[in-house]
Amino acid sequence: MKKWNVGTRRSRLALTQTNWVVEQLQKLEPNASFELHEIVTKGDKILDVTLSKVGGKGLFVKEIEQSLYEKETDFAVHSLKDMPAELPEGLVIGAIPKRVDPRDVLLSKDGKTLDELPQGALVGTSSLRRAAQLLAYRPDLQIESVRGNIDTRMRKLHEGNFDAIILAAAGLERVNFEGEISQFIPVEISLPAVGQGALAIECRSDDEETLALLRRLDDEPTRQAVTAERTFLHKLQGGCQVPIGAYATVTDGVIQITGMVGSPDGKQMCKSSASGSDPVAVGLQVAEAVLKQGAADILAKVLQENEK
Ligand SMILES: NCc1[nH]cc(CCC(=O)O)c1CC(=O)O
Repeated sequence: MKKWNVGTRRSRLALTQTNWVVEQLQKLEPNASFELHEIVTKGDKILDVTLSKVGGKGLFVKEIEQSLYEKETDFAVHSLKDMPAELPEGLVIGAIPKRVDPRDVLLSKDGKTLDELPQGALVGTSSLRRAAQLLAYRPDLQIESVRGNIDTRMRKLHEGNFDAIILAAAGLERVNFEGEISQFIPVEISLPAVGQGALAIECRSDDEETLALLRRLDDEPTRQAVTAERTFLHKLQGGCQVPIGAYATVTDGVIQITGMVGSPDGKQMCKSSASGSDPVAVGLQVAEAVLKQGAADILAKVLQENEK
C-alpha cells in the first residue's frame, strides 16, 4: 500500500486546507494512505513584526520546501497567494484545485459595510494592497496593522481594537466563519492578492508518481487564471508583501485580467486590464500597462520603506 507524506503548516486554516486535499485524494485513491507532517515556519514564529518588514518572500513556505527536498514529505498544500512568484529549483506546483471565492471581505462592528463605516473609522489590515485600495476608495479611513492568524484578528476586532478588519473570503469560508462577514468587497474596489482563493500543491519536479496523483485535482481554468496573475506579479518582481493585486477569470477559453499597483496611502493607483487566450501574454500586457502608469516608482518606494 502506497503511503504519501504530506507537509502542512499548523494553523487552523492550513490544516483545514490540507485535510480537504487529502480527502479529495483519498476518494480517488481509496487504497492509499496519507500522513500529515505539521511544520512550523518562520512566518508563524514572527508574529510581532509587520510582515513587510521581515522581508516577506515565501516566509511561510521555506521550511516546508526543505522537507520536500529531504524527501521527508512528498507534497505540501499551500495557499497559492503565499507562494513566491518563482519556485525554487526542483520543485513545481503539481496541482491547482478549483478556486473558491477570491474576494476580500469586511468584518465590522454591527455588520456595517464599507460605505456605512463612520468617518475616520479604524480598519485593521497589514496588507499594503488592501490599505492602498481601501484608502483610494475611502481616504478618510485610518489603517492600522494587525497580525496573527484568522482567529487572532477576529478576536482583536471583537475586543474593540478596530471598527473593522479585512480578510480573505476564502480563508473564512474554509474554517466556517463566513457568518462573521459584513460585506464581500467587490473586486472593482479591492482587487484580490494574486492567487487568492486558490490552493497550490507543491511537489518535487522529478516525482512522477506524485505528479500523476496530483494532476487529477488540477483545474485547468483556475491554473490559467492564476498563471496570468502570477506572470503579472513576476514581471513586477513582487513578493506577497507589496501593494499589488490582480484577478483573472476564464470564460470560453478567453482570459480576462485586471491588475493594480497602488501606493500604500491610496493616492497613486495604476490599474489596467487585458484579455486573450495566452495567460502569460495577458499577464505581461497588464504588467507593461501599469509600468507605463508609474508602477515601478511606487514599488521602489515601498521597497525602500521596508529596508528602513
Ligand atoms: N496572508 C495569509 C493568508 N493566506 C491565505 C489566506 C486566505 C486564503 C486564501 O486567500 O486562499 C490568508 C488570510 C487572509 O488574507 O485573510
